[in-house]
Amino acid sequence: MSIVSCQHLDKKYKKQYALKDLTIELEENRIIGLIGRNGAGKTTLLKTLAGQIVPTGGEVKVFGENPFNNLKLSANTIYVDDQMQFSLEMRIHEILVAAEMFYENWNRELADRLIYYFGVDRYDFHDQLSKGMASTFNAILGLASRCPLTIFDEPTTGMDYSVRQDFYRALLKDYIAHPRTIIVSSHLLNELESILEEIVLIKNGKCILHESIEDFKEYAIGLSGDKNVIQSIVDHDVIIHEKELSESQVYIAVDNHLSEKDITGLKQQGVQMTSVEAADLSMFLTNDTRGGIDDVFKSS
Ligand SMILES: Nc1ncnc2c1ncn2[C@@H]1O[C@H](COP(=O)(O)OP(=O)(O)OP(=O)(O)O)[C@@H](O)[C@H]1O
Repeated sequence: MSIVSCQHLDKKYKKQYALKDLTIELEENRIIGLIGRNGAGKTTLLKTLAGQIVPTGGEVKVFGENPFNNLKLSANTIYVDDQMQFSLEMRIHEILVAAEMFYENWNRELADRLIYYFGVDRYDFHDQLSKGMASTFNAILGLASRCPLTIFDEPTTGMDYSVRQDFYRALLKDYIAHPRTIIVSSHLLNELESILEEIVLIKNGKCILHESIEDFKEYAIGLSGDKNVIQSIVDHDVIIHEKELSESQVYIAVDNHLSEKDITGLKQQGVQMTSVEAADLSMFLTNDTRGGIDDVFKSS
């Protein structure tokens, strides 16, 4: 069943589109990675799904309803980011009590165990927590709420490496025991990749790709070898990324639709073929240029 449906969604701020004609359907009980560069529109999309932003055009449905100012949905949706704000008078243990009253599927035991494991002081005020500890606490709220739609927008900001690893592991373990739809946004895929079932790439406010993580890993192929050989065989349109290795040698990533004839031709002429790491591929596809930073240093 589709629990998120966006049709031709636009969000415009003055002259700038944060979302532009974005269409996407998300099925229930998946872990989905939303990947895009700075300013791609991730937060705008996620806040729209959480009912915090009204789109300028198009249609958004969450559990079949318009999410904006929708009380029923807000008890079943949690949006976690590093800007979460709580009353300045509330200590951590009081926030946990309030969360338990609000979220239907709240699990107190999970919250308590995670609070203990990560060493969050229950008597601290939220705004006194360090940046990493605040992110950890917010992530705990997201996990313990067990909302049917759980949204983590860059949840690991400020967390150190080991906390990030623990958080992703906790997320996966709890998801396996209690499946729900979890969307996690990030600039980078590498740390997230192992827990994802689907990936959505967003660029300039548009969804440019939505695939299962397995298909995504097969999406492209890397070719390294003689520039002239590769250029004579590979159609320019299928090139996703291009990097000069030396004056005559080049590495390119192409989408995986080369014909058998082309593959044979490339191999015969000494071109090396390698798989493309999912994290690299997501970066290539969301970059504005095919060469990345190297393009800046190319002589014109
Ligand atoms: N309240 C706002 N007023 C004006 N422009 C905005 C507003 N919110 C977002 N934008 C613009 O919309 C675009 C998308 O922003 P958004 O925060 O959704 O991107 P993002 O992918 O989450 O970026 P980041 O990874 O840097 O957090 C950006 O160009 C941003 O400047």
